[in-house]
Amino acid sequence: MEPSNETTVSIAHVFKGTFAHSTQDAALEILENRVLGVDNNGKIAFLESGKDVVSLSEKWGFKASDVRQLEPHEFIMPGLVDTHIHASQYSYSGTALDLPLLQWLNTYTFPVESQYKDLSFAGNVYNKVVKRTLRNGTTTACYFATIHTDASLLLGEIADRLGQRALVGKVCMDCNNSVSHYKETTEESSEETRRFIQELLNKKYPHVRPIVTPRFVLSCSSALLRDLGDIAKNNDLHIQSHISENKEECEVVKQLFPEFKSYTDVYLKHNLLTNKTVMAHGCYLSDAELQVFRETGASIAHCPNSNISICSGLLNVRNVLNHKVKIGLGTDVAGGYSPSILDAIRRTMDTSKTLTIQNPRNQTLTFEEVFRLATLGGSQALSLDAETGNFVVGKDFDALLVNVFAPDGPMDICGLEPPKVLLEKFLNLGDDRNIKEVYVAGKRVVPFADSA
Ligand SMILES: O=c1[nH]c(=O)c2nc[nH]c2[nH]1
Ligand SMILES: [Zn+2]
Repeated sequence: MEPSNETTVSIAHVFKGTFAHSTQDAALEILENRVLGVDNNGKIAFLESGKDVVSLSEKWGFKASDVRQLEPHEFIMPGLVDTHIHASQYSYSGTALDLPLLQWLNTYTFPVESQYKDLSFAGNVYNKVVKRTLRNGTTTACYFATIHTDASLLLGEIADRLGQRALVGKVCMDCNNSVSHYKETTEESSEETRRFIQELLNKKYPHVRPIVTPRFVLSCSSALLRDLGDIAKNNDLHIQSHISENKEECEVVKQLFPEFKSYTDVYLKHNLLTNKTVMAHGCYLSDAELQVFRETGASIAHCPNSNISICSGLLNVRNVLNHKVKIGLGTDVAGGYSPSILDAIRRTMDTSKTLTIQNPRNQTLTFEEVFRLATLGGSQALSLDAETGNFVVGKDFDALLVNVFAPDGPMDICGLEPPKVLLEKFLNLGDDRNIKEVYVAGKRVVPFADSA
């Protein structure tokens, strides 16, 4: 399309039809007969009434034939945000779910992760996990890699090449009593973290950034936690880790760090809780600890599949929301067996309903609230909501074009359904067959390019 005379920005895509997204005020806003324009920088240029398409085309310089008209059973929604996924554990996803956390790490996780020293092994799995998550609508992923710097850089390169927005963490751990070859010295871990950050930033990938990643308190010495807190602070970086996932883990943390008020206090005192921190799980956080999350702006990645699959616990999301703590959804592959955030949506509903069964005073989450957690909530949890998460003019266009009745898909047409019903059906019954196209920053990334 030609740039208009009135503006230096040109329009790359125009969609007309139904849009569903969340705002701070509304868990679900359905916008029917709207027209949305995406500019050549991948940003949302306008979102207006469909009646205004002629005046918009004059203003922005696109032709009527450039407008993509959606079908009645299609809609566009924001891309899904996975706030916590171990790219390196994808190879054994769907298996190894018979042990609780600490034994699971020692038996399955550490031996597999230690293999990522081999770059060809790493490249093969990392290509697959980025493609699989993109196909399932994950436009933003917050990844744990392994302790290996070069393999972690490779994950960043692959996410960039395939067009996924990503935070990538080289895992840090200087304590490991069970698989002793899978750890670093304190100095190595800090030095390699500095190298990882520098080299990833030097690549100048537009949508892939480093995230400082102490594995969890039990894998890191106090000296390493302090170094990592300093590195994050000095470079204004994101931070991710795990917290209060399993009762045995919480007990061991208490024994090892008796001088700290709580698990949260250990991270707080090592400068690891900031408004760019995301902590996975948090099943056993007290109200006082949630208050610390609120005060620091740190967020929680709710990983319900993993919480149930390795019998860790049930996070009360309603209580987290009542404390006004930022929260998004995570697959936590491979403690969670599914790479799809649609699955995380369903497990979030199941967990919420289980808590209501246990205590009817627990107010069940609505599907609209969980839709928000999976989109805008995730972007807020990762402090990326200035760029992505919903359809606000000026944000990047990260979106899914959903066809609820895709041929050979999992749902059947039984009548003309309103858009809210179509969305609910997709969230509960849909899969990648319904995700016809995926966009990240205005670029179509699914279906994959032939070269992918
Ligand atoms: O679910 C989890 N997966 C992990 O890899 C991990 N490491 C520490 N704590 C963890 N929890
Ligand atoms: Zn995890």
